[in-house]
Amino acid sequence: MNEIPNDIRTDVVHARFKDDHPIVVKGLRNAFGDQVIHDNLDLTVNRGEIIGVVGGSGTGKSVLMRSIIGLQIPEEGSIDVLGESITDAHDDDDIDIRSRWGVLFQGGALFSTLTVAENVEVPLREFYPEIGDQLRREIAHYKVRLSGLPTAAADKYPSELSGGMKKRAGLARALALDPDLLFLDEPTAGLDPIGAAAFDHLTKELQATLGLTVFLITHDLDTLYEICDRVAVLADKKVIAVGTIPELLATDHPWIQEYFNGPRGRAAQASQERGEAAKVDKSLGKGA
Ligand SMILES: Nc1ncnc2c1ncn2[C@@H]1O[C@H](COP(=O)(O)OP(=O)(O)OP(=O)(O)O)[C@@H](O)[C@H]1O
Repeated sequence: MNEIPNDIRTDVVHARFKDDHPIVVKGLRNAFGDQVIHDNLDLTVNRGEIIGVVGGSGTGKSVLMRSIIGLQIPEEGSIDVLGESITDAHDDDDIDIRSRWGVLFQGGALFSTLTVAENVEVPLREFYPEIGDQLRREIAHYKVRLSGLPTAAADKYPSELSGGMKKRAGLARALALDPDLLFLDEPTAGLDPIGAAAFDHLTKELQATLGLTVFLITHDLDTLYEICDRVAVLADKKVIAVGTIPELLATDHPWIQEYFNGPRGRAAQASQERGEAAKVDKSLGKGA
């Protein structure tokens, strides 16, 4: 399993956002022409949580994430991130908290002509041009290792990496600036089940170790069960429910019921229960 190496484990060294809600979205409306994606959408994210964002294809999960990070200007509503208004900003250069979040886009969005380490250096160059070449390289290599990649991967180009390694490289870049907030857009899509579970484990460990708040878009039920503290469900152009999975299961919305109680939902739940039982057995000294 890809543990964070002990020698680079770190305590949270810089002051974290003190408020309890690093993301607050109110009355959000997004539309493309006649197609309304969000209408009067509200969402409040708690500090330090991993919040899973689910919904059918095309319900606007990525558009919501893009709105929160200032890449999509909404028609209506307000978005506050880490206490600053995103919706009052005139363009994304105006958002001086951009250095306090990291984003892993679908597919990684790595620069193909740069090595992994050079990709990680991009945000460092942009936000901290005063950092010298040697230190910048060292920070990039540290982030590569923090993301569970072998040191040798730092000098490889994206085309030389497997899908799982590309995700980790994208994660390394997202962590480049020691963010408070991490946005992950379908991080386990396209990974085999073992790779997906390893990525989940890494996400959870980084969240706990670095004190991150994680906004995680996913279709992966195992991810929801394994690592998400709460889940926000997008449907009908809104967040129709947000809560723990047991709380969501207690609602009677048909989409939620079908999603979590369908065959895949039940399999993910059974798998999580087996995992919990194994942990209890282990702590009691039972089993192999
Ligand atoms: N720049 C754009 N211009 C026009 N339409 C867009 C644009 N970006 C997104 N859309 C539309 O908005 C809708 C929501 O897209 P979005 O990518 O947020 O969905 P999603 O919930 O993330 O879907 P999936 O789970 O399939 O990734 C889709 O119908 C998409 O075609």
